[in-house]
Amino acid sequence: MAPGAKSAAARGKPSKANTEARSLKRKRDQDDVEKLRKAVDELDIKSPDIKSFTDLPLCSATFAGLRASHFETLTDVQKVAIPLALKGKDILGAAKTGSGKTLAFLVPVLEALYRAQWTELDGLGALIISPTRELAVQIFEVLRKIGRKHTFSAGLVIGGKSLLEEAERLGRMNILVCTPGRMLQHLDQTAGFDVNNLQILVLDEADRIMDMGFQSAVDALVDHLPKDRQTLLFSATQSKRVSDLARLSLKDPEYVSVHEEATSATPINLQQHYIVVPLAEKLETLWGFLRANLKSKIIVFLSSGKQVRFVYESFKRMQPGISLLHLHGRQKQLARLEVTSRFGAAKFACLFATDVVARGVDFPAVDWVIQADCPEDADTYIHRVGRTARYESKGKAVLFLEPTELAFLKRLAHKKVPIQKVNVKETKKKSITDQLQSLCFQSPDLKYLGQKAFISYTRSIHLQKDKEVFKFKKLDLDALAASMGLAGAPQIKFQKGEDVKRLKNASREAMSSGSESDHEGGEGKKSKKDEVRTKYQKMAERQNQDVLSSHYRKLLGDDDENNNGEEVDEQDFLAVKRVLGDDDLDKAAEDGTKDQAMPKVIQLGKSELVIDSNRREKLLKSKKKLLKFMDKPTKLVFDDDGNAHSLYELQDEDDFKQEGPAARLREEFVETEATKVREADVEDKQAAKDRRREKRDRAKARERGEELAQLEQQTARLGDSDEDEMDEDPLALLRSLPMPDDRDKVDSDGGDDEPPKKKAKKWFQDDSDDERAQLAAKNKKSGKKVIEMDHEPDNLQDLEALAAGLLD
Ligand SMILES: Nc1ncnc2c1ncn2[C@@H]1O[C@H](COP(=O)(O)OP(=O)(O)OP(=O)(O)O)[C@@H](O)[C@H]1O
Repeated sequence: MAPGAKSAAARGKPSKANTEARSLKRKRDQDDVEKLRKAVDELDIKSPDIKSFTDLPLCSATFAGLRASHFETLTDVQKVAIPLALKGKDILGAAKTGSGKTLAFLVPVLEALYRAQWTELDGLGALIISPTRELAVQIFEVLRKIGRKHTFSAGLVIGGKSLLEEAERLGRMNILVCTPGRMLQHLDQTAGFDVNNLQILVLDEADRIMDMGFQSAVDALVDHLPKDRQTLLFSATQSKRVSDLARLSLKDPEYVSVHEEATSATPINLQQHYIVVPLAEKLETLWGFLRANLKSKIIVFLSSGKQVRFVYESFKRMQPGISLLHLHGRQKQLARLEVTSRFGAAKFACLFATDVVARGVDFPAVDWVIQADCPEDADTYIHRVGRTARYESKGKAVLFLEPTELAFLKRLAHKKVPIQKVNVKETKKKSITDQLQSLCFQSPDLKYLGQKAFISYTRSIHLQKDKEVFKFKKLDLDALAASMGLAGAPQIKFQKGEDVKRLKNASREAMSSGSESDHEGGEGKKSKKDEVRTKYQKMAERQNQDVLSSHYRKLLGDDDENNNGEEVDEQDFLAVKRVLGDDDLDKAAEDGTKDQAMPKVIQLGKSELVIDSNRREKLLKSKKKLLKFMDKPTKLVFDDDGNAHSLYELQDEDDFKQEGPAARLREEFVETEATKVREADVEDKQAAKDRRREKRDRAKARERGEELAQLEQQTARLGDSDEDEMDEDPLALLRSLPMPDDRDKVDSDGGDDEPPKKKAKKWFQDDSDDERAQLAAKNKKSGKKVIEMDHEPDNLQDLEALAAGLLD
């Protein structure tokens, strides 16, 4: 299925035979559709014989798509929901995570349009709404797979591109998968976008979409849609609020709740555990867990984007031995997609994420879901753990609970979530506080990120609605700050009456009222005037402060007004003058409007590299990557006249032959080279011998106490060469030299003008140590003061001599 696939008919003038063939096909299609309609009417929705897709009255194109995607047997929810939906019923469907709800609505969508003989000219026939972009992309992919034999056009409307670009294609689409905010933007602003023909509306993760964050967007969206349509709502945790159903104008909806009678609300293949971890030990416990599970695929849920960034950045620097990824709602769309697909394809990896991937996202083969921060409610818990143990696979989940959060277990029990306590092995515990402290000390970027993470975490706890679970006042904030490597707990101020959901959803609300783009899992943006900001936040916002490097600003990208990822949507929407971004550069390169955005050209050796995109811009930061674009280096040698020659200059064949037979030349060459090696060997041995002798002499000289005299001579020589110093005090330098007793003092004082010389690292215990100790003892006895010369090997020659000595 491809956008605009139907337009092929417009090509050329059809011949008579073609016209006949076509009308014959149309007739056959019509007959098929009639038969299909009849079969659907006659379908017994309660029949126990409905077990696989072939037991359902579906058109051949849908069958072919399902078969090609290896879908044969129906899951429980599909068995019940598809027959009802085929009959045109409105559905309110709830089934466990990973139970196949996506096909339960996509198959009816394709069938409804097929039976209505939908064409491009009929416009939009089905609208599928998802709360997040990741989920929308995934639904679209499944639709493309199973709809490949259909001729409908389908599109994805999730923002991240210019509104205009999307708008151009909208009019041609039969099926759209979208996020609510972006769709509403189009309905409000895209001229000629007609939805009056809509046959079927689907809300995946309906309870989330009906949640307050999207409330006004969905209400406004539904206002645009025709009342006479079929509506399907699906989620793993379904609300049956009458008010919600009324808002969507559902007509006598069928409740499909296949797992209602089940003893657990979560998949049976899922093992669920919790551990009780004091806040201050959370990071080290998480670290210990990762270190113990390097050969696993893990998702770690944290409560905010800032937490995600801090944990990701700090763990990355500590190199746990497993590849780390991070995902949150404030990342640029492209980065989000890349992370999603990289984690999807990875065998072993750890993804730190906010709830942006808590719902619906189908990463294959996830072994563990770790909830390092307690979720806001039991439904969120169920969706998060549902990222593992999908369909028929197994999975494990661990919830970290602070001792004050144990009441959350009651919430889980109420929702029929079976969970058991486990303890962390003492041997696996390892403090990382020192490492984090030193990382934060070395890198102000990380420290500020930590402060922001601290503030956003504590704030989220303070704002949680469920006060029985989240007890802000009982948290040991100083210990938390210390465990994050921070010198002290940053100051936090709260506004009365703030609530976490409202904050999280602020962006969506703002968007639906016309000022923001749709996010999930990030923290909502509030107007600067209303927001109480801490001194750290104010510091971070200051534009001209030096302490924040560009890297840090990137780390804190969510606050950047010019971060033209998600904000591009906002700028489109508000019609604010756009900041030139990556997209503009790419576009300018494409359509030749170079005066608007001139790409940079970098000279690399003989070749030129055009910097026309963000990706290429990044290249400039990596010497290694740039090497790829440079000419291959060639090694040159210079002859006595200073002329350069390539290392292996090929001789003309005739010249070569004139010099004699190749075998003789080879022998001569080998003989001369062997002689050179032998001579060099003798020289090397002699040099090593000399050095050993010198060393022995020095040791003897030292023994005789001649060192001081030697040094005086040296000093006198030094004085000769520097008359100015001579004038002042001929023995100044000598006096200033550290005596053995002073040495420690000088070192510990840190020296005067010059930085103290590092004591040479001691790699081994050798005989000279004993000799030196004996000498020191002797000297102490005789009361002599001796300046000790340090002769630890510090250059190649010394090392060679030493090695030769050891071999002897
Ligand atoms: N009939 C089927 N046969 C085989 N595999 C299936 C079938 N239906 C769905 N699946 C697979 O099961 C997995 C979960 O399906 P899906 O994503 O639709 O679950 P879901 O119920 O929507 O989960 P969630 O509540 O988390 O959104 C997917 O990988 C999908 O390919």
